[in-house]
Amino acid sequence: MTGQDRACGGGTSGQDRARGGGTSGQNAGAPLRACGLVKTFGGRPAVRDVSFEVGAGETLAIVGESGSGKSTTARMLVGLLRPDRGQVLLDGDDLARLRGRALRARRRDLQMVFQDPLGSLDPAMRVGASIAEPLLLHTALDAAARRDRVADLLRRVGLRPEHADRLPRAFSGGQRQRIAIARAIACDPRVLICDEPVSALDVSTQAQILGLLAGLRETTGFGCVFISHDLAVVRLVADRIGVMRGGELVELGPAEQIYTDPRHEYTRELVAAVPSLTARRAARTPCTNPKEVDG
Ligand SMILES: Nc1ncnc2c1ncn2[C@@H]1O[C@H](COP(=O)(O)OP(=O)(O)OP(=O)(O)O)[C@@H](O)[C@H]1O
Repeated sequence: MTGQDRACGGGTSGQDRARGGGTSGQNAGAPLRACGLVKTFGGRPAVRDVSFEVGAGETLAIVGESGSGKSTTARMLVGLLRPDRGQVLLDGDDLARLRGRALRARRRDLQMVFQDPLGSLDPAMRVGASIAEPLLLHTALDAAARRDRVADLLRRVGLRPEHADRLPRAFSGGQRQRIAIARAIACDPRVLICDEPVSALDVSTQAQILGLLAGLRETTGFGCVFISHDLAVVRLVADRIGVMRGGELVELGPAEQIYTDPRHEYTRELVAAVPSLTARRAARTPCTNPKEVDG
């Protein structure tokens, strides 16, 4: 599937329509737009002409099997990888064209949560200092104000202010992910990119972290790109779902439609592979609230 969606300057190919109306104007003023992103590694395409937008307070989930290009897309969104072609627009600003202070200011608005919080937290740094780092970089808060803000962030992610003095190794995997989330939201980003944020956690901890992200999104209004290989996980958080295969976004639509009426053959295969979803479809019980937890 090729082309741009209309968020990227005029709807040049009808990709929206081909995907079943996935970006049908519901996100007017969307803070984040990915426009025709392309990335090739050693001559092998990893991401082929991927376009989507994410509205304020909206969660767009991107699902697909291993190697389908999800993480490469995420890394282009936050500037860890430069696209071969295409643009990432944040409130209309093309991030590739910004430099220096202007770029740093926009980067503050686009934060990432990774699968492995140990990889994103410095093991030798107390968690309070880790959470305060972006505040030091991007705000003029003095030391006392930063301490207050860190205490508030720890509370907001379900931890206690006194946890600021501990090292990451003193925490469980779920708690470490809470710390990584606190750091990511420290400067009130416009958009949070979450790359498999619960894949390394057990099922009950997964549900807690998903609930935390949903609650934070509601109170702060950030848009969220939630990347996962697991349609059952995505069900708990997604407003819309994009399905990637072989570097292409083969389908993009409202979560309810993806689960109850998938249009692309590959999406149908993915949905069929999740037993609880298949049972719901067989029972002809439409999923009226895709964020509702099954069972
Ligand atoms: N730095 C890199 N150098 C070379 N090839 C890469 C690099 N990063 C990704 N790839 C390749 O690009 C393709 C897409 O990888 P990507 O990690 O984006 O997929 P994914 O859907 O996130 O899969 P997974 O869930 O396994 O991470 C794969 O074929 C992968 O091997």
